[in-house]
Amino acid sequence: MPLEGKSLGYRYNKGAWVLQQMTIRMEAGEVVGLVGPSGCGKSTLGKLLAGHLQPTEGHVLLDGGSIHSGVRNPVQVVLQHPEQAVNPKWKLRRTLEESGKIDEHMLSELAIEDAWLNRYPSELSGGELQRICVARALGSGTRYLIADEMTTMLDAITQAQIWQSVLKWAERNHTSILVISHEHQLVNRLCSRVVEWQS
Ligand SMILES: Nc1ncnc2c1ncn2[C@@H]1O[C@H](COP(=O)(O)OP(=O)(O)OP(=O)(O)O)[C@@H](O)[C@H]1O
Repeated sequence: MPLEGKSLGYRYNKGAWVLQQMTIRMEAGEVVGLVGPSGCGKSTLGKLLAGHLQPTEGHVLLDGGSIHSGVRNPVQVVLQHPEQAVNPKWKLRRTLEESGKIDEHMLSELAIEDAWLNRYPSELSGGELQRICVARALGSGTRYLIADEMTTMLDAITQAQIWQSVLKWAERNHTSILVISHEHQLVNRLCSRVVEWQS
Protein backbone atom coordinates (compact mmCIF):
# COMPACT_ATOMS: atom_id res chain seq x y z
CA MET A 1 0.00 0.00 0.00
CA PRO A 2 2.63 2.56 -0.98
CA LEU A 3 2.38 6.29 -1.58
CA GLU A 4 4.63 7.18 -4.48
CA GLY A 5 5.76 10.30 -6.22
CA LYS A 6 7.15 9.27 -9.59
CA SER A 7 9.46 11.56 -11.58
CA LEU A 8 7.76 14.60 -10.11
CA GLY A 9 8.37 18.02 -11.53
CA TYR A 10 6.77 21.24 -10.37
CA ARG A 11 6.96 24.92 -11.13
CA TYR A 12 4.75 27.68 -9.78
CA ASN A 13 3.05 29.78 -12.46
CA LYS A 14 5.37 28.60 -15.24
CA GLY A 15 8.36 29.97 -13.31
CA ALA A 16 11.59 28.12 -12.55
CA TRP A 17 11.43 24.43 -11.71
CA VAL A 18 11.15 23.93 -7.97
CA LEU A 19 11.71 20.21 -8.33
CA GLN A 20 12.37 17.86 -11.21
CA GLN A 21 12.64 14.11 -11.59
CA MET A 22 11.84 13.64 -7.89
CA THR A 23 10.92 10.12 -6.96
CA ILE A 24 9.87 9.10 -3.48
CA ARG A 25 8.09 6.04 -2.13
CA MET A 26 6.66 5.37 1.31
CA GLU A 27 5.39 2.03 2.50
CA ALA A 28 2.44 1.60 4.85
CA GLY A 29 3.51 2.15 8.44
CA GLU A 30 6.85 3.75 7.57
CA VAL A 31 8.09 6.90 9.30
CA VAL A 32 10.31 8.68 6.79
CA GLY A 33 12.26 11.91 7.27
CA LEU A 34 12.76 14.54 4.58
CA VAL A 35 15.47 17.08 5.26
CA GLY A 36 17.06 19.69 3.07
CA PRO A 37 18.00 23.35 2.93
CA SER A 38 15.43 26.11 3.11
CA GLY A 39 13.66 26.70 -0.19
CA CYS A 40 14.72 23.42 -1.81
CA GLY A 41 11.09 22.34 -2.29
CA LYS A 42 10.21 20.12 0.69
CA SER A 43 6.82 21.72 1.35
CA THR A 44 6.03 21.71 -2.35
CA LEU A 45 6.71 17.97 -2.44
CA GLY A 46 4.46 17.48 0.60
CA LYS A 47 1.64 19.36 -1.15
CA LEU A 48 2.11 17.29 -4.31
CA LEU A 49 1.96 14.03 -2.35
CA ALA A 50 -1.23 15.17 -0.61
CA GLY A 51 -2.81 16.24 -3.89
CA HIS A 52 -2.99 19.91 -2.82
CA LEU A 53 -0.92 20.74 -5.90
CA GLN A 54 -0.99 18.92 -9.23
CA PRO A 55 2.45 17.96 -10.58
CA THR A 56 3.66 19.72 -13.71
CA GLU A 57 5.40 16.45 -14.58
CA GLY A 58 5.12 12.95 -13.20
CA HIS A 59 2.49 11.26 -11.03
CA VAL A 60 1.44 10.69 -7.45
CA LEU A 61 0.09 7.21 -6.86
CA LEU A 62 -1.58 5.67 -3.84
CA ASP A 63 -1.71 1.89 -4.03
CA GLY A 64 -0.82 2.26 -7.70
CA GLY A 65 -3.80 4.50 -8.49
CA SER A 66 -4.71 8.16 -8.17
CA ILE A 67 -5.94 9.58 -4.87
CA HIS A 68 -9.72 9.40 -5.13
CA SER A 69 -11.60 12.64 -4.86
CA GLY A 70 -14.98 12.69 -3.17
CA VAL A 71 -13.78 10.78 -0.12
CA ARG A 72 -11.81 12.18 2.78
CA ASN A 73 -8.21 12.49 1.64
CA PRO A 74 -6.19 9.54 3.02
CA VAL A 75 -3.09 11.76 2.78
CA GLN A 76 -3.38 14.50 5.38
CA VAL A 77 -1.05 17.43 6.02
CA VAL A 78 -0.21 19.30 9.22
CA LEU A 79 1.70 22.55 8.73
CA GLN A 80 3.85 24.64 10.99
CA HIS A 81 1.34 27.38 11.83
CA PRO A 82 -1.93 25.93 13.22
CA GLU A 83 -3.64 29.33 13.33
CA GLN A 84 -3.48 29.42 9.51
CA ALA A 85 -5.06 25.99 9.21
CA VAL A 86 -8.30 26.58 11.10
CA ASN A 87 -11.33 28.78 10.64
CA PRO A 88 -10.96 31.53 13.28
CA LYS A 89 -14.76 31.87 13.48
CA TRP A 90 -15.40 28.24 14.33
CA LYS A 91 -15.27 26.77 17.79
CA LEU A 92 -12.76 23.95 17.87
CA ARG A 93 -15.34 21.20 18.23
CA ARG A 94 -16.60 22.10 14.77
CA THR A 95 -13.04 22.15 13.39
CA LEU A 96 -12.39 18.69 14.79
CA GLU A 97 -15.68 17.37 13.45
CA GLU A 98 -14.46 18.19 9.93
CA SER A 99 -12.65 14.86 10.01
CA GLY A 100 -15.70 12.91 11.14
CA LYS A 101 -16.80 11.66 14.54
CA ILE A 102 -14.55 12.86 17.36
CA ASP A 103 -12.40 10.01 18.68
CA GLU A 104 -12.29 10.46 22.46
CA HIS A 105 -9.39 8.05 22.80
CA MET A 106 -7.29 10.13 20.43
CA LEU A 107 -8.18 13.32 22.31
CA SER A 108 -6.93 11.85 25.55
CA GLU A 109 -3.82 10.48 23.88
CA LEU A 110 -3.00 13.96 22.56
CA ALA A 111 -3.88 15.47 25.98
CA ILE A 112 -6.62 17.61 24.45
CA GLU A 113 -8.96 18.94 27.14
CA ASP A 114 -12.67 18.82 26.51
CA ALA A 115 -13.03 22.50 27.49
CA TRP A 116 -10.80 23.55 24.58
CA LEU A 117 -13.41 22.34 22.12
CA ASN A 118 -15.83 25.05 23.27
CA ARG A 119 -13.30 27.80 22.54
CA TYR A 120 -12.24 29.69 19.43
CA PRO A 121 -8.69 29.24 17.99
CA SER A 122 -7.52 32.59 19.40
CA GLU A 123 -8.33 31.29 22.89
CA LEU A 124 -5.76 28.47 22.79
CA SER A 125 -1.96 28.45 22.90
CA GLY A 126 -0.01 27.50 19.78
CA GLY A 127 0.77 24.06 21.20
CA GLU A 128 -2.86 23.42 22.20
CA LEU A 129 -4.10 24.49 18.79
CA GLN A 130 -1.52 22.31 17.03
CA ARG A 131 -2.77 19.29 19.01
CA ILE A 132 -6.26 19.99 17.63
CA CYS A 133 -4.88 20.18 14.07
CA VAL A 134 -3.03 16.91 14.59
CA ALA A 135 -6.18 15.22 15.92
CA ARG A 136 -8.15 16.47 12.92
CA ALA A 137 -5.50 15.17 10.52
CA LEU A 138 -5.47 11.77 12.20
CA GLY A 139 -9.21 11.28 11.83
CA SER A 140 -10.63 8.10 10.39
CA GLY A 141 -9.34 7.06 6.98
CA THR A 142 -5.95 8.77 7.26
CA ARG A 143 -3.19 6.50 5.98
CA TYR A 144 -0.42 8.99 5.38
CA LEU A 145 0.44 12.04 7.46
CA ILE A 146 2.65 14.73 5.96
CA ALA A 147 4.06 16.52 9.00
CA ASP A 148 5.57 19.67 7.52
CA GLU A 149 7.61 21.35 10.28
CA MET A 150 4.71 20.26 12.48
CA THR A 151 6.35 21.00 15.83
CA THR A 152 8.99 23.54 14.81
CA MET A 153 7.34 26.43 16.64
CA LEU A 154 6.78 24.53 19.88
CA ASP A 155 8.90 24.16 22.99
CA ALA A 156 10.87 20.96 23.45
CA ILE A 157 8.47 19.39 25.98
CA THR A 158 5.36 20.02 23.88
CA GLN A 159 7.22 18.82 20.80
CA ALA A 160 8.16 15.55 22.51
CA GLN A 161 4.63 15.00 23.87
CA ILE A 162 3.01 15.49 20.49
CA TRP A 163 5.45 13.21 18.69
CA GLN A 164 5.10 10.50 21.29
CA SER A 165 1.31 10.48 20.83
CA VAL A 166 1.48 10.66 17.06
CA LEU A 167 3.99 7.81 16.75
CA LYS A 168 1.95 5.61 19.10
CA TRP A 169 -1.19 6.31 17.12
CA ALA A 170 0.57 5.72 13.79
CA GLU A 171 1.97 2.41 14.92
CA ARG A 172 -1.41 1.21 16.14
CA ASN A 173 -3.14 2.24 12.92
CA HIS A 174 -0.35 1.31 10.53
CA THR A 175 -0.21 4.90 9.30
CA SER A 176 2.87 6.31 7.58
CA ILE A 177 4.39 9.67 8.37
CA LEU A 178 6.58 11.91 6.26
CA VAL A 179 8.46 14.12 8.71
CA ILE A 180 9.53 17.26 6.84
CA SER A 181 12.01 19.21 8.91
CA HIS A 182 15.28 21.09 8.88
CA GLU A 183 16.17 19.55 12.24
CA HIS A 184 18.39 16.54 11.58
CA GLN A 185 18.35 15.56 15.23
CA LEU A 186 14.56 15.34 15.39
CA VAL A 187 14.30 13.43 12.15
CA ASN A 188 17.01 10.95 13.12
CA ARG A 189 15.24 10.29 16.40
CA LEU A 190 11.79 9.74 14.87
CA CYS A 191 12.38 8.11 11.51
CA SER A 192 13.45 4.70 10.32
CA ARG A 193 14.70 6.22 7.06
CA VAL A 194 15.77 9.72 6.06
CA VAL A 195 15.74 11.25 2.59
CA GLU A 196 18.42 13.95 2.33
CA TRP A 197 17.48 16.49 -0.30
CA GLN A 198 20.44 18.16 -1.94
CA SER A 199 19.38 21.38 -3.67
N1 LIG B 1 3.00 29.80 -4.01
C1 LIG B 1 4.24 29.97 -4.52
N2 LIG B 1 4.43 30.70 -5.62
C2 LIG B 1 5.66 30.86 -6.16
N3 LIG B 1 6.78 30.30 -5.64
C3 LIG B 1 6.64 29.55 -4.53
C4 LIG B 1 5.37 29.35 -3.92
N4 LIG B 1 5.54 28.56 -2.83
C5 LIG B 1 6.86 28.29 -2.77
N5 LIG B 1 7.51 28.87 -3.79
C6 LIG B 1 8.96 28.78 -4.07
O1 LIG B 1 9.28 27.42 -4.30
C7 LIG B 1 10.54 27.10 -3.72
C8 LIG B 1 10.37 25.91 -2.77
O2 LIG B 1 9.55 26.30 -1.69
P1 LIG B 1 9.16 25.27 -0.54
O3 LIG B 1 8.30 26.00 0.43
O4 LIG B 1 8.65 24.04 -1.15
O5 LIG B 1 10.62 24.97 0.09
P2 LIG B 1 11.02 24.31 1.48
O6 LIG B 1 12.15 23.41 1.20
O7 LIG B 1 9.82 23.72 2.14
O8 LIG B 1 11.52 25.57 2.31
P3 LIG B 1 11.57 25.85 3.90
O9 LIG B 1 12.47 24.81 4.50
O10 LIG B 1 12.16 27.24 3.98
O11 LIG B 1 10.16 25.79 4.40
C9 LIG B 1 11.04 28.36 -3.06
O12 LIG B 1 11.97 28.98 -3.91
C10 LIG B 1 9.81 29.21 -2.90
O13 LIG B 1 10.12 30.58 -2.96
